[in-house]
Amino acid sequence: MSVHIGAQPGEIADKILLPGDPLRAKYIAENFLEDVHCYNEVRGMYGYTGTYKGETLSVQGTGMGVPSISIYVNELIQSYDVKKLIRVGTCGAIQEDVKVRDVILASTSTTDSQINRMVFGGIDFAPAADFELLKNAYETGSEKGLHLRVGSVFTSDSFYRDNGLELFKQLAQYKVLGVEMETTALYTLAAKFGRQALSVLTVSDHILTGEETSAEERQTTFNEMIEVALETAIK
Ligand SMILES: O=P(O)(O)O[C@H]1O[C@H](CO)[C@@H](O)[C@H]1O
Ligand SMILES: O=c1cc[nH]c(=O)[nH]1
Repeated sequence: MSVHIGAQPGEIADKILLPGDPLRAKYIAENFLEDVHCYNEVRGMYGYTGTYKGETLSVQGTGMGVPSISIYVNELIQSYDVKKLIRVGTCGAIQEDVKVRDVILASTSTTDSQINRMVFGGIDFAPAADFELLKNAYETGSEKGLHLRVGSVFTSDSFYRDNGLELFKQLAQYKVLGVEMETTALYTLAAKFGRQALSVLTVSDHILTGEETSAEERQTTFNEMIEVALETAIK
């Protein structure tokens, strides 16, 4: 057991999907994995291990934001030796040609989190996706006929932000595709510990147009993203 994960050693696979929403973890386990068991209920942050196409694989909720995902990724790596970590998250679109329900592969992330500046003494570390995972996810999605977007995302410390539109428009001008809250932490910790990481994100809402999906859809659908992540994990 680690501080926040109640699994025994060996109960978590070396490849894992990481949704922010623990109920999305439950949905993935119940609808995509076989021979599943729940290894974690601590804080309601469900974690499951099962098989996908015969390969053992886990799925673990991470909660929202850099501090929360950092706790889970640190413990998954340091206490359970997880090697391949794929976030399956949602994001808000800030480009006009990025549509609700599009799937984004985050090649890198920009952030307003201070977490790396504290570590690197004020230097801006540039977190990056693992290239092999990114390439495999792109190929898998393309084979499925998906129009995947690849590019940078903004990992924000705030979901609610005063005068956010101005910032989002500026980030859009600099080619940032969407806004979410965890990728910087995932990529930075993967780099620190020599692990592979990728964020696969479904656009749940459009910040410029106001179009959005329901909470239920965010919890229990987005199957294209889940399939791309599962196939990438076992490739
Ligand atoms: O749907 P998840 O994976 O939680 O991701 C996004 O949704 C949450 C905000 O609603 C943040 O965690 C953000 O990154
Ligand atoms: O962090 C997030 C996630 C989805 N949509 C947003 O606008 N922000």
